[in-house]
Order: sequence, then C-alpha cells, then structure tokens
Amino acid sequence: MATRLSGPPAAEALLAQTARRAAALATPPHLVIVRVGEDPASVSYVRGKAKKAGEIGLRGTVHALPDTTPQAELLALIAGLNADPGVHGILVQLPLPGHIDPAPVLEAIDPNKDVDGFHPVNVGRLWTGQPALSPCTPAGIMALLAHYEVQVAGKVVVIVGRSTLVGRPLAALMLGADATVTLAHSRTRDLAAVTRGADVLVVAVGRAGLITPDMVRPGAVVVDVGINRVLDDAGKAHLTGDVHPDVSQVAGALTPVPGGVGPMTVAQLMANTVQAAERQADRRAAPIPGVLGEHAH
Ligand SMILES: Nc1nc(=O)c2c([nH]1)NC[C@@H]1CN(c3ccc(C(=O)N[C@@H](CCC(=O)O)C(=O)O)cc3)C=[N+]21
Repeated sequence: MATRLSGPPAAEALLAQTARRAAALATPPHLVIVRVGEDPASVSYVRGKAKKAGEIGLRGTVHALPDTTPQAELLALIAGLNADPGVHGILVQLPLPGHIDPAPVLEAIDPNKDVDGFHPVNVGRLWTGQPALSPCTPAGIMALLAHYEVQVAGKVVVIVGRSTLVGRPLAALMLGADATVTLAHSRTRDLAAVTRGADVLVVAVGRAGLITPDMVRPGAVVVDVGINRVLDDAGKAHLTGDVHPDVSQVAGALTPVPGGVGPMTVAQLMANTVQAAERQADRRAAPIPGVLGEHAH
C-alpha cells in the first residue's frame, strides 16, 4: 500500500510558519477576496479561505457581487483595491460568470498584490526564475512534497494537464527545482507509456479515475489534484480525484482526495498574502523608483 501524503499536517506546518511571519509585521496582512455570483463551490471555498485567514492572524475580507455585475464595475473595484495601501492581497475567485472575460480582470490586479500569481507579470517572473507570487495549488504541491521529504531534483516529473492554473505553473516550479519535466495532456499519444516513466506523477485533469494502476511505475509518488463530485452506488455525492483508488496498490506514495492538495492550496494562499505584505512593507521602507515592483499608478 502506498504511503498516504496527507495534506492537513503539511498545511498546518505551513500555516504555523505563515502566522509567525504575519505576526512580525507592523499591521496584519489583509487579503481581499472578490466573488462574482453564487456558484455553490465558490461560495464554500471563499468562505473557507476568509475563515482560515482570520484563524492565523490575517485580515480576510470578502466582496460578494451579484452575478449580473458588469465587467467595468469589477475592474473599478479592483482599481480601488490596487490603490488602497491597506490591502496587501487580491484574489478574484474563478470561474467568473460568462459575460466577464477573465483575462483583462486578472491583468487589472496589481502584480504585487496578485496572490493567485495569475497576472502575466508574475507568470513571466516565474518562468524566468525571478521572485514571483506563484499560483497557490502548484506552490502548495511543492510545499507538500518538501514536507514529506520527496526530492524532485534530477527526477522525472510527469504532469498530466496543461492548465494555466495548475499544470503550466507547476512545470515552471518543478524546472526551477531541477526536475526533468514532461507536460502531458489530452492530445498526448500513448499517455500510459508517458506516465509510466514518471518518478513523480501529478494529475490535474478533472476526470475521475483517469489514472489506473497500469499507468503508474511501481513505487512512484502520485499527486492527485483532481476534485470531482461523483455519485456513489447509493446515490450519495462525494469527492474523488483523477487517480483510481487501485493505484494505491502500485504507487509508493499517494495524496488523498479530499485531504491532500486542497488544504495546501488554502495554506499557500495565506503564505502568498504574507509574502505580498512583506514585500510591500519593504518597498515602503526603501522605495526603488522605476523598478518593476513599484506601484504602477
Ligand atoms: N482565483 C482562484 N484561485 C484559486 O486558487 C481557486 C479558484 N479561483 N477557483 C477554484 C479553485 C479550486 N480551489 C480549491 C481550494 C481549496 C480546496 C480544498 O480545500 N479542498 C478540500 C475539500 C473541499 C471540499 O470538501 O469541497 C480537500 O481537497 O480536502 C479545493 C479547491 C482553489 N481555486
């Protein structure tokens, strides 16, 4: 049976360290979460994030807007949050309603307050190895592996799923940690042959049971990022990952769903908020005019 790489103990360790950093700042880091509409999963995630912020000594504020909010109104709210020195981190919960184009919204966020790491400036910094706010799920995966002392340097890491939220930024972080990285996806020829080459296999597709035991090298470390709501035989809804349960017979270590990557995502958001607040405090103490990282306005 595979070792269970449980999220909550690793998340607690990251949260404790983050709380200590927050306490060292003159003012509590302030995270503002913007939610548009009433998607039930988003309502629940946003509530969880704001609650966690309060628990570790951060300020968490939620702006809940109606799902009819015009894009221009959302952009105006973001402009105000960018200009407010009392706000250190801004997160616009995804997905947005269909009438709002996410790209200009994410580009409107001050990169220094972009705790999701989705702004193109942070994406570019990440891929060029400069200090950046990195997306929470990929950064949380790196923290989870570090917590359980899983080395990635020199290893073959196969990531299934090329999303801008998980697969691509995780590839950048893994490269930065000296892994040999393969990004596989729905068009990959003979996916099983590719995944069987992995020392560390990360799956972020959103399809329950996609990864079966025959696709995993015995002893491999498997990270399951999928969160799928499925009905069991009794008709009861529950969460399951992208990795078939039988993979635990083959893998050396495996992250559960729920209770694996999810809690790390939330903990990493808190760490990113503190990182943003620290950098903003430093810059106010010693501003470097004209350097990217100064306020753009
Ligand atoms: N701007 C933005 N940034 C995000 O980081 C973002 C987002 N939008 N939209 C949605 C996805 C999804 N996401 C999760 C966070 C925590 C859990 C989590 O804590 N999951 C628990 C279970 C949660 C449950 O029971 O539903 C677990 O896996 O154990 C899951 C998913 C962040 N996302």
